[in-house]
Formats: sequence, structure tokens, C-alpha cells
Amino acid sequence: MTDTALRAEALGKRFGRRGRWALRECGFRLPAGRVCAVVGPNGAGKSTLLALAAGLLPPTEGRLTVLGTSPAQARPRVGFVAQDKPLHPQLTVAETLRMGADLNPGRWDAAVAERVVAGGALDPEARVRTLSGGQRTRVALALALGKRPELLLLDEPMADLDPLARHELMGTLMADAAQHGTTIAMSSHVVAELEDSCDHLLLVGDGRVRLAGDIDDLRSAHRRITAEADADLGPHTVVESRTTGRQLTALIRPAGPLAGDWRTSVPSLEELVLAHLRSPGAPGLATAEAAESTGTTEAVTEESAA
Ligand SMILES: Nc1ncnc2c1ncn2[C@@H]1O[C@H](COP(=O)(O)OP(=O)(O)OP(=O)(O)O)[C@@H](O)[C@H]1O
Repeated sequence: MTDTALRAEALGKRFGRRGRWALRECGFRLPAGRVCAVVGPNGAGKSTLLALAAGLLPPTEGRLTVLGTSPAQARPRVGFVAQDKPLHPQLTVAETLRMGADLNPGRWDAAVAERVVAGGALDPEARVRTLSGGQRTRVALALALGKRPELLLLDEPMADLDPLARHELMGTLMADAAQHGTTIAMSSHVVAELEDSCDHLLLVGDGRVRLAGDIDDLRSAHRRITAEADADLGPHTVVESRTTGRQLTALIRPAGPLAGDWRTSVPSLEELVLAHLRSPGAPGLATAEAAESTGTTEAVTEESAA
């Protein structure tokens, strides 16, 4: 078993010869066994990245390695729930699960698939086309989990689920991942919801990787500070700063000791993500374990996001 679930090297994807680059020069590593939040603004390239990892799109340049091999070869070991949850509308729920079993001989975990469906009290004889958006999501998740994947790619899986269903399915996902050591890469716009379940972050902005690494490491590499308006932020990397009256508040990456009269705190995941989203020009950061080229002994390596 490889210790790296995903490795991107100078990965780029452009739709059409003259189209815009959806992803460009992406380099990162996602260690196996992590639950990774993939976040970023609309159009940042999150779905494109997940579709590349699922082997549904070819890269335009660079390379993406999935579970130590090519995305196409890894496909039997990868579960993917796309944003639009494509399913066969004319099949019933029970037939859909039987199809999952037929397509994954020797791998299919009927118990987990049935548990996911049963949680929503779905009628097994209901046709997929008659299901609500959230109910369809449940069937798509059952198919993906039943495949007993080593890597689960989820594109905004919780978007159309009610709060109780979110809570219940997130719990099922996390328990299952912990029990089987499954790696999860999950895109979402609800950052606060990811804080409890994810331990790894990939922040994508304008087709580039802005932050990559263990969430606790990334948080502790930053500080929220409050200081006098004329405070000298000197050698520190400033992600964002704002002056109101005589007070300066900022999110920085310290490059040395901080002034004693500053009030400082470690940012939450949401504060960290929001600050980087508000400042698309701020320099990116990949922790050593998440940087594409490993072997560095530094705790963090900085990359210019220029
Ligand atoms: N099939 C396609 N053909 C042409 N352009 C595409 C296609 N799919 C995506 N794009 C473009 O690629 C860029 C990245 O899109 P992508 O769907 O990956 O973003 P995203 O981060 O998932 O956005 P959202 O949060 O809105 O789902 C966008 O500029 C989008 O218009």
C-alpha cells in the first residue's frame, strides 16, 4: 500500500485549445489515510481536480498519481461522487445497489451500502428518478462507499442534504474511513463544517494550490494579531491586514518573534481559509509533508502564489 494517496506534479488542465486554464502548475501531495478538505471559490478548479483524480479527465500537462499509479489504473480502488450525482434514473434503489455489487466483484461491501440507504428510510423499490436531490446523494454515497475504496473523492457531497442527514452521513463516512484507513478528498463551501471532520487542507484559488497540508500545522504557521495601527509587521508574511482607527488586525505568517504588545491567537480553519480567499495574491504555503517534492526537513516550505 502506498503512503501517498494523491501526488500532483506541475499538473495543468485546460478545456479546449484556447480555453482558460482550470488548473495550472499544481504540485501537492496528499498522504494516505487523511481526510482532506478541498476548498476554494467558485470556478477555482476543485471539481476539475477531483475529476482528474477519478480518471474522468486527462491532464493537459504535468502528472497526477493516484494510489501510486495512473488515475485510470487506480479507478477500481477509487470511489467518486460527482457534484451532479449521475445515476441511472430508471433503476430502483435496490437495482442500483445490485449494479454496484455486479460492477465491483470481490470488493462490494453490501452492508455499508445498505446502511447508508437505510439511514434515509428510502424505499428500495423506488426508482431513482423519483428521488429528491438529497435522497439521490444518499444512493450515490452508498454506491461509492460500497465499493470499499482506498480513496474516496467527494465533490460537494453534503450540498443538498438536510442538517440531520449531513450529520448522520458525515458520521458514517468518518467512522468508515477511520475503520478502513480510507483517504477522503472532499470539496465543500461550508468551511466551518469541515473543521471537525477533516485533518488535511487543500485550498485552491484560480487554478493554483494556495495552501496544502495538515490543518493543525497550517493553523499554527499563522497568527491573528491585533496591534497599534502603526505596528511594523516587518519580516512577517502578511496574508491580510486591516486598520480601523488606531487598531490594526492582521493574519500573518510569523518569520520570527512577535512584538510583546501584540495580541495574538492561532486562527481557526475558517479564519485561515477566509483570509486567504479575501487575499488571492497572498503567498501560498505547503507544509513539508504536503509539498510535492518531499525530502525537505523544514517544517514548512513557502511557495510564491504569483
Ligand atoms: N467541461 C468544461 N468545459 C469548459 N470549461 C470548464 C469545464 N469544466 C470546468 N470548466 C472551467 O474550469 C474552471 C474550473 O471549474 P471547476 O468546476 O473545476 O471549479 P470549482 O472550483 O469546482 O467551482 P464550484 O465551486 O463553482 O463548483 C472554471 O473556469 C470553469 O468554467
